[in-house]
Amino acid sequence: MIKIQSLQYSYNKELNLSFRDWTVTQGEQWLMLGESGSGKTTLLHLLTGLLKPSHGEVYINQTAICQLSNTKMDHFRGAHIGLIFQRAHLIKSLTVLQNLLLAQSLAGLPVNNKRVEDVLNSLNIADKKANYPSQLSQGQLQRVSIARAVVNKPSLLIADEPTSSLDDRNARAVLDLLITQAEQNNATLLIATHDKRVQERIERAYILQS
Ligand SMILES: Nc1ncnc2c1ncn2[C@@H]1O[C@H](COP(=O)(O)OP(=O)(O)OP(=O)(O)O)[C@@H](O)[C@H]1O
Repeated sequence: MIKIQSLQYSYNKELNLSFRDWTVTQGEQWLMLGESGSGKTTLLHLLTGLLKPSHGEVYINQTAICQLSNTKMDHFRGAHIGLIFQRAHLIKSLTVLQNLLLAQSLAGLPVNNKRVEDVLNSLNIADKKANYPSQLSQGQLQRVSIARAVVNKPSLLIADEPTSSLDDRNARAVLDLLITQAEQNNATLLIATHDKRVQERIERAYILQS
């Protein structure tokens, strides 16, 4: 489902980051761990096609993503990968419902109102669908960003520090949702984090060396 092979990225002549080969099977849950500066963000950007490697290849669902044009990569990402960040990146001028419908059309998928309603219900946030992001709490925003990430039933969910700005109760709730949503959608889950609370819940870890 994910395979990285001989992967390297150079920001400049002095700095060449190499990533150990890694294979992830569909449905597995992994942490990505490493000290500050070890290359976690760089690797996440390589896995999501936001950066092209200087050497090596990334395969997602057997597709060599580094070979895709930018437009094809945008569609591929929208259809196969759900992204969740520390803070929700929603479009402020659109309601919760409109943000989710947009995620479907940006991925080139037909608009499916029922799927959007189902996801909002499963995340217990359906009563906020007509609200704008500015009208939601931090925990609610994080749930909407999970909803947006899973709405297209991606086979891969990637979360970058999803809990670090949350208190214990909200961190546990967000983690529960990520794990349940990944299981319900049979998605692979990959979480990059420093957060010890997450490390207690997920066994497999890809550790970057600095
Ligand atoms: N745009 C850039 N130009 C030059 N060097 C960069 C750039 N972005 C990152 N780097 C360097 O690449 C290395 C890896 O950075 P990266 O952001 O991937 O690490 P990280 O593990 O995500 O760190 P953190 O946990 O602090 O976010 C670091 O040495 C960093 O200084």
